[in-house]
Amino acid sequence: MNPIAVSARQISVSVQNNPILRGIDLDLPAARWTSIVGPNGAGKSTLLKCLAGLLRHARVQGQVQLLGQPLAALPARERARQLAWLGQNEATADDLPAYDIAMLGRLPHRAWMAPPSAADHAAVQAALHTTQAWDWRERPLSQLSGGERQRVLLARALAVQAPVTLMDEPLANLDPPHQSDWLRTVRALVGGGATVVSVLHEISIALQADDLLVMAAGQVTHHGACADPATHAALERVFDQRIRVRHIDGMWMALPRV
Ligand SMILES: Nc1ncnc2c1ncn2[C@@H]1O[C@H](COP(=O)(O)OP(=O)(O)OP(=O)(O)O)[C@@H](O)[C@H]1O
Repeated sequence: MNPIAVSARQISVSVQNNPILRGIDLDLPAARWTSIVGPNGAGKSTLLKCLAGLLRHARVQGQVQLLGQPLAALPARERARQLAWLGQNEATADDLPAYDIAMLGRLPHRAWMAPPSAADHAAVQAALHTTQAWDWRERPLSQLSGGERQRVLLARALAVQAPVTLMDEPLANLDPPHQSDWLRTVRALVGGGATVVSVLHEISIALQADDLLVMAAGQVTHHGACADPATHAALERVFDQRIRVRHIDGMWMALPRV
């Protein structure tokens, strides 16, 4: 059994007295990829932000642990080294060239005001090559297409080289070949011992994870292996039986029920 990379105990979140998450308990094992799925408004992004300690303007109860330590007690730099984050539609410095955006992922590794080290440059170069964003490294983010931009932001997260990576809708704007590349990248991260947690709307891609966390109405309704029939039943249930899970070409896929 792998050690637990991220755990949550009795997490409840409310915004302006509206409950959004209700008493969530979870243990996400290290060196595994967990996908979070569920209908719109289920609370997936809120949960992911809570696991990253990024919830502001919200009342948060309960405790999150990252690699065995209370998240709230970790110094910000330490947290940023251990946990890489790829958010959804986040504002970022659009005027910066792609290379500098990816270099932001190295900030937690650098001394105050110190120039990037050879290791920082190597990490950024590797990340930009992995996401195939190297060719436009000198172009400002504002001049890139949606998918190109997403690949630079993914490179920024990869450049952190953190043991835990949380990604909210990482496939946004990515075409099918780059979705496949993303899958390969995640598999490589997990194969190297890292832990990945992703919120995904592409259910067939989510089913390629090791484990699935199914959410509805601010609660976890199921947490199990992607290959487990009980997980497939939970998935079909949470989407009102509007999808069915089938084994096709050696992979679990979600098909629309029409
Ligand atoms: N800042 C906020 N103020 C008020 N309500 C919020 C806020 N953030 C989220 N909510 C509400 O909390 C609920 C959960 O939102 P969240 O973004 O976590 O859902 P989600 O499962 O990620 O949804 P989607 O699949 O549509 O991205 C939604 O009903 C949303 O309207």
